[in-house]
Amino acid sequence: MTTIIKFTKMHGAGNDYIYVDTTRYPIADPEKKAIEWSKFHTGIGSDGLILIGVSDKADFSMRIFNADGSEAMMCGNGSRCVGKYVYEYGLTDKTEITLDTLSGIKILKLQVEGKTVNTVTVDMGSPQETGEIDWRKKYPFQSTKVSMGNPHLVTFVDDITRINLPEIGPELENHPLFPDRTNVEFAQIVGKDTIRMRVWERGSGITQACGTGACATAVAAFINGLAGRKSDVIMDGGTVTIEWDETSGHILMTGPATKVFDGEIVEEMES
Ligand SMILES: N[C@H](CCC[C@H](N)C(=O)O)C(=O)O
Repeated sequence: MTTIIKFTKMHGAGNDYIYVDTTRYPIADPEKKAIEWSKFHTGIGSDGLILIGVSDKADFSMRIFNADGSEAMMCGNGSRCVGKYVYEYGLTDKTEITLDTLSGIKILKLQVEGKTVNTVTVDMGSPQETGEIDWRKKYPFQSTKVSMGNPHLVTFVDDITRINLPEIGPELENHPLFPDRTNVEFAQIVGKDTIRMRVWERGSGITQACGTGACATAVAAFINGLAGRKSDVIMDGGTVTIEWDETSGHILMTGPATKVFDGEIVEEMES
């Protein structure tokens, strides 16, 4: 017996996920499916799997699974795409949406042109747990830990092109200092309130962009006196604007959300 699961491939600044509306297509084993469907040669190919669902505390819920099947507390780029999805697929006509995530309720403001959502602003809440790490002789730099609900390690360097991310990314992701592992960002100040950032994501490796990582990078830049409260973070796949609101203490992230294609998976059901 087979069952069909419809999905939509979307990306936020090139950070691409498979999106499934679980109110219509429930997914029993998301960890396993995230691994299987994220594979580029034998699956759909993506940075992971995002499940859109209902919530008794918000308009919708979002669960995010990395390509290695690990579930994360939050996904910035994914939350913008969820906002786009629920509006464009007619699940809501609201342009201000609340989203229930493992790191709390996020508020999404959709910028709509006609019937299309091109950019979204997400209130990401307040950053937590910041702190400096001096690697001493181990590495020639120091880093800043920032949590956006999920863990980030941000390191500023003079020349980001000299960073061997495939080598140092997994080393830092899995460092014993981080019992839950960490996302790893390297950043370079390239202009006033303009930051170039590359990311090795926990559970997915190098991605084109990381929304929570861009927030963490902007927070670390402000804490270290390298940028103001509002900065543009330029990543491999695109740019997001981050503002650390002085009154609320919340981080506002504004960036693109793009649909790539709709597809369907035919699953053999265990009889
Ligand atoms: N790899 C992250 C989850 C995805 C976050 C990222 N894609 C974003 O846009 O925030 C983690 O394990 O915490």
